[in-house]
Amino acid sequence: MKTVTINTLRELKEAGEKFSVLTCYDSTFSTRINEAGVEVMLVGDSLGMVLQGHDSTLPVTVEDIAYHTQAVKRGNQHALIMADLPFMSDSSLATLLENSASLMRAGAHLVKIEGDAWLAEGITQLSQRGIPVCAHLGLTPQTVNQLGGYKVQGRGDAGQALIDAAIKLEAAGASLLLLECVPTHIGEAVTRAVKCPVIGIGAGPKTDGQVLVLHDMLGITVGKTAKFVKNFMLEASSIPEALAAYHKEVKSGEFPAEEHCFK
Ligand SMILES: Nc1nc(=O)c2c([nH]1)NC[C@@H]1CN(c3ccc(C(=O)N[C@@H](CCC(=O)O)C(=O)O)cc3)CN21
Ligand SMILES: CC(C)C(=O)C(=O)O
Ligand SMILES: [Mg+2]
Repeated sequence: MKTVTINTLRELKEAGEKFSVLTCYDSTFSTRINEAGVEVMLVGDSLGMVLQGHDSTLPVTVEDIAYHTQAVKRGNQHALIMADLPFMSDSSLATLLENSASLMRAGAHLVKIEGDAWLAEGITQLSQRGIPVCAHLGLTPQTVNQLGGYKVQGRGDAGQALIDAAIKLEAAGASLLLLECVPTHIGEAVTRAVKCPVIGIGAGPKTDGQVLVLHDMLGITVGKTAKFVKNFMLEASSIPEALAAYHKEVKSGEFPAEEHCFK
């Protein structure tokens, strides 16, 4: 298989083809996720919840993400590795640049940052220095204390604001966008409004790519999972089979189905 780059994802979008993304935190899963054909691995700050047992992603540090990115890099063959910038790792522009550099040194090919239109300056600075950026919009778990819970975003007037922010961040230099927990029609509108690939989680079937947290799609997450989750182990007889089924269902458009989406 050819090495996946951001250009690969752009070409897939232009060709109207879907791509799959999974979170990954270690070397063994990195290799197995590669074998399943998944294009992108996200070293997500969700590791604070599924690996460390915290009740939010806020305690995660840049060092935590760098450690897991190094492990994922060792198991990687051809996938694109994206690393999350954790809570407050962008407390100043200089801090953002230094922390992003640490994640790139650890083996990431690009960084993901949560926010809104105000991210524009940081995204421009990073992309000018050769660090591609994915802007994470919609439900941004690092702001859960302000949002009052993990709730659907972008309903009503907030929908147009999301579309405007997406256009602004692409113009600022964002290479990818990630939309979390928004109504299907907003997922579709944002995906059409920008040239860069859009990854969705609970953003409907029209985004260019789909992402899930590994533990969620393997059905082992402790506690209640979100509506957008599908347990791929229910019809698989091994973990590699479940990973392959996820990739296949994203590519074919079978996942996400209506039951995984918000109106
Ligand atoms: N295991 C895991 N999976 C994730 O997808 C995930 C994490 N952890 N940790 C960080 C964030 C938190 N996320 C979440 C968590 C819960 C919902 C959730 O239950 N949402 C409600 C929406 C209710 C509404 O407003 O209608 C749902 O029913 O899906 C969504 C995203 C996504 N991320
Ligand atoms: C849920 C995904 C998009 C994420 O940011 C993470 O795993 O941290
Ligand atoms: Mg995250």
